[in-house]
This record gives sequence, structure tokens and C-alpha cells, in this order.
Amino acid sequence: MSQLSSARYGKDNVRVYKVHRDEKTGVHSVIEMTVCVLLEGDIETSYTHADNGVVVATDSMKNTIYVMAKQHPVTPPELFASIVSTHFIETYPHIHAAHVKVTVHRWTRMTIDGKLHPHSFLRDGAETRNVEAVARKGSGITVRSGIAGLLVLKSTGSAFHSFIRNEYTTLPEVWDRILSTEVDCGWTWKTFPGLSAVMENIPSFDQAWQASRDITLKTFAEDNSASVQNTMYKMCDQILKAVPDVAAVDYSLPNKHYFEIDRWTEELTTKIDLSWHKGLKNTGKDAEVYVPQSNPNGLIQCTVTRKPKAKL
Ligand SMILES: O=c1[nH]c(=O)c2[nH]c(=O)[nH]c2[nH]1
Repeated sequence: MSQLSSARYGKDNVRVYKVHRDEKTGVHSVIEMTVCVLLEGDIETSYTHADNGVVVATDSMKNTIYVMAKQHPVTPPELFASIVSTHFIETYPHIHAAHVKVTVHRWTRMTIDGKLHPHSFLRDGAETRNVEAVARKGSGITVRSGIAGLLVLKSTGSAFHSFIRNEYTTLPEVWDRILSTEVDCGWTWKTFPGLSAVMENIPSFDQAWQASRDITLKTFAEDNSASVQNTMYKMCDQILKAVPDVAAVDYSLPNKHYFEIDRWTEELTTKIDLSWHKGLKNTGKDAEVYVPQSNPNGLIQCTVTRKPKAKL
């Protein structure tokens, strides 16, 4: 016999755009986001006994997102995700938890002739601001805020040496390398008892996003990196210091490799380091032309929390 061990369902990829028009100044502000809602609760019978009587249609969830976006602020995204998730657990007695993910896409105001334009915007990069709020009956609201898709590169100021060398090792040690990654980072807030606690915290959400982004970029740029591991730990540590209400910070960083052209051909017969062309020097200190790699890539992850205070 089988049993349903866990179940959640909902609507993903709900795209929403909202404009605010300032009637006095004529300045428009726009938000574009993609929302995912997943519900948990007493819904087993819909899976096991074809009982749709417990099913909130995913189409209705989509409609709810639009109505909530019309009736409530959509910024900061932490607030909107908390409003939507609280709505679902408060509206349906048999729904115990609502997971709401909000991905905010960039629409940055254009500068035209040195002036901010009132209603024109540009997509300056694939970076997104991400939030997941989970409202659970009797347990409050947990919120993880984050940044994803932020692509960065530094052309020096990064090393990687003194790692384990054995019969599986071919990687040379380097004291100067290119470092590039696509930042995916998050900061998890101490659990909020309910929506009013989220509302009291509204200004902190944008501040924390700005601080985390600034710390990520400044540390990436300025750290004399010994490894991705060490640089990301420094980022986490600073974010925990900068945002007191955050309980944990996590990063997931792919190591986007850029190799010198000094590899052997596949048949291992020739070194293709450009010297074959009129003796061109392009290795070591002469290296200028590199080959960006798409795969495989390193993937370095960590979560950093606060040390419990020592008992006296
Ligand atoms: O920063 C790095 N960390 C690693 O663990 C690793 N492994 C590797 O091959 N290159 C790198 N770089």
C-alpha cells in the first residue's frame, strides 16, 4: 500500500505589472514581478480520492494575486509576499501553509539629457530581487529575501593555491586569476509573528537589500580573494553585522572559469597556446586572450548564522 507523504500545489510564473501614477508630477513608477503560490493543508483527498472539494483552483490563486496587487502595495516585495501568503491561510480553514515567491525584475528609470525620465525605463541586467514568504498557521511568517542573477567579474585580485594535491590533481596553483560568478544570495529574517510585525519592519526590507547588494559588490571588488569560499564568508559576516534582524545569510556562487589558452589538444599532441602563430606570447604574465568556459563549473555554497551568545 502507498501513502501520500507530502503535497503542495499552486500557480507558478504568474506575471504581474503594476504602475503608480503621481497625478501632481506626472511621474510613473513601475514594478514587474513573477509570482509563485504553493499551498499545503488538508488536501490529501484530492490526490487519493479524486476529491476536488478541497481544491482551491490554481486559476483562482492567479486571480487572487491580481486582486491583491490591485488592493495592496506591491513594494517592498517582502510585504506583498506576506500579504498574499497570509490571505490564503486566513481565507481557507483547511489550508495550513502558503509559500509565496516573488521575483522582481529590473525596470530602471532612464536618464535622458541628464534628467530622470518620468515614464521610461530600461532592463539593466538579468539581476532580480527575490523573496519567499511562508505563512504557517500558528507559526508566523518566515521570509527569505535575496538577490539572484547578478553577474560579476574581476580581472585580478583573486588567487587559488595551497589546496590538496594528490594523484587526482592537475590544476596549477595560481596567485593571480580572473574571478567571475553569478551572485545568488539570501538573508532569512527572524520569524515574524504575523502580518503586523512584517508591516512594522517595512523600511528594513529595502535597507537590507541595498546593504546586502553593496556589501556583495564591495567585498567582491576589494577582497584579495584566497578562494570563493573565503570571500563569500566575508560577505555573509558583514551582512549579519549590518542587518540585526537577519538570522541567516546564504550564498550560492558558481565559479565561472576563464582559462588561459595553454591547453593541450584533445589528442594531447599539440599545445594550443597561440605560440604556433608566429611565436605569439599569450601565457603567464603575457596572457591577454582567455577562453570563457560554460561548463563544468565550480559551485560553492554556504549559510552563515550568528554564534549563540556564550553563557556566563
Ligand atoms: O575558489 C575556488 N574554490 C575551490 O574550491 C576551487 N576548486 C577549483 O578547482 N578552483 C577553485 N576555486
